[in-house]
Amino acid sequence: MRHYDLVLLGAGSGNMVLTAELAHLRTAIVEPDRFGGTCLNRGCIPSKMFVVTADAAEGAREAARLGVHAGVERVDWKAIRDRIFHRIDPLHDSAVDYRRANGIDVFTEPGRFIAPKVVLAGSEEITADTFVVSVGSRPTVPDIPGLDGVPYHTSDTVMRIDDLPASMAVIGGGFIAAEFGHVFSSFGTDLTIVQRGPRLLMAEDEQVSARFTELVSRRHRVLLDAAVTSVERRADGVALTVTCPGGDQVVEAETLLVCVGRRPNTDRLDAAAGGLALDEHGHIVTDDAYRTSVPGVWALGDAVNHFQLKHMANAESRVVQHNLLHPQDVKTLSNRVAPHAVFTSPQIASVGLTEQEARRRKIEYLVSVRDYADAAYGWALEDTTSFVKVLANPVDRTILGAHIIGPQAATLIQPLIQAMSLGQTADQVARDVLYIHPALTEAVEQALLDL
Ligand SMILES: Cc1cc2nc3c(=O)[nH]c(=O)nc-3n(C[C@H](O)[C@H](O)[C@H](O)COP(=O)(O)OP(=O)(O)OC[C@H]3O[C@@H](n4cnc5c(N)ncnc54)[C@H](O)[C@@H]3O)c2cc1C
Ligand SMILES: NC(=O)c1ccc[n+]([C@@H]2O[C@H](COP(=O)([O-])OP(=O)(O)OC[C@H]3O[C@@H](n4cnc5c(N)ncnc54)[C@H](O)[C@@H]3O)[C@@H](O)[C@H]2O)c1
Repeated sequence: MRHYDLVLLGAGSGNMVLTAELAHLRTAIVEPDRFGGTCLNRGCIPSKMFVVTADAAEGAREAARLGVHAGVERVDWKAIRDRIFHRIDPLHDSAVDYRRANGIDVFTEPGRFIAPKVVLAGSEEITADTFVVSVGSRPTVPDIPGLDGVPYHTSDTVMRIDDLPASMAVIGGGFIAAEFGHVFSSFGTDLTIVQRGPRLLMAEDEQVSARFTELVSRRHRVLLDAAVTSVERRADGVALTVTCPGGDQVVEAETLLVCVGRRPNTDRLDAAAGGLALDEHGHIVTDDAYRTSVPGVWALGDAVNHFQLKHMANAESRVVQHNLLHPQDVKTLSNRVAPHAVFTSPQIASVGLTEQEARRRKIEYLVSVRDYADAAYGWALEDTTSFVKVLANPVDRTILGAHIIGPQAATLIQPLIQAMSLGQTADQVARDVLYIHPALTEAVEQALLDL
């Protein structure tokens, strides 16, 4: 049995804990798959490389609106796929080589706790004074009759398929349905989205979610309040039987994408055998400093939290790194403002309280909504559907939440995230800084001035 000072379980965000300050420790990394984890290999990075490509196709198709008569002659799926993964795939080998060259043992089989602070890495038992558990999450597969008998994709596989499908059915109506729906439909795939709830992107502010659902429904088939009751194989793909408010429908498609959420990988790690307390969703329970129920075992990322976002996992890895170095001065995540963006069309970005959440929690609020069309750049875009929405505290006028749907939403929201993080009031952000004219940020300025 080998003993280490530090063992990292999972080399996604956990790998970032290991900076030069910890180089003196005898360390092992257990990673059965690819260094970089979900984000680099099958998540944020490749999906956004596809999204940017899809934006180009969509831009060409829509240019006629502005009087530029372009079009999409051909989408070379294989060339796009290979361009993306030829950049990503070599990074794994170089990351492993780098770690090994620096004296770190890399185990390439899955780790599994067999007792508190004892892990079976493949067939070898290892122990450590300190563990950092960051084993991430994986796609949930719903229990639908027939699904296990048909070929289907999840986000893990759909970006590497050989040919662009003529048609695709998507089960789910969240982040991945929105982003991959944009990618495949922009490339010319005929899309049907089957969503259990009454709108797409149900977790967004209801006004944003309603606008997005309306816009997507104009472009392709969207079945809402829909339950897939069975799936069967057809000669040229799959057929889904879907129960909708209007009655049963059959959806036929060449390819099926399943994206109904993700679950933490703590079952495969046998976190319970390691003595780690889990919540009802299988997430590892930690305190605010990311200490688990076992002294010396820390945990972060998708295995821990409900955000399932890379910037949150990154922030947590920085906190854990600090805490390993400074056990007498542990930090917590100082800033609990957790923004996100959905890189779809139109883009969506959000931070803080939604209007429905404010009502549910009986929180008093001021709200303002400004259309992009009210700002000069919105005119230039000939935009008719995008808006900025801001919620503020009526007493101290701090910003409670912000929600944007439209071009560049993920970038436009950043000053509002900053204001919330720094406790600035809507008036300070609106009046104490200059907004570049005629940038789209003027829509943000106008929404703030309206409060
Ligand atoms: C399609 C898609 C797009 C996304 N886009 C975005 C985005 O645009 N922005 C954003 O913020 N977030 C995005 N996310 C979410 C983001 O990828 C995750 O929040 C992030 O990767 C979580 O990091 P992590 O280190 O916790 O887990 P992971 O990155 O999943 O890393 C966990 C690692 O642990 C390893 N592991 C698993 N089991 C074991 C075991 N038993 N022993 C040892 N190692 C193990 C895994 O192989 C993996 O490498 C996206 C996710 C998906 C699926
Ligand atoms: N831009 C980003 O930050 C980004 C992009 C992609 C993924 N992610 C992360 O990955 C996670 C997983 O994404 P996701 O889209 O799989 O999950 P999600 O939680 O975003 O959405 C799942 C959707 O599926 C629906 N659903 C659940 N069961 C269903 C069923 N049986 N039939 C039909 N619909 C059903 C739900 O109503 C929900 O709308 C996200 O929560 C997010 O944290 C982030």
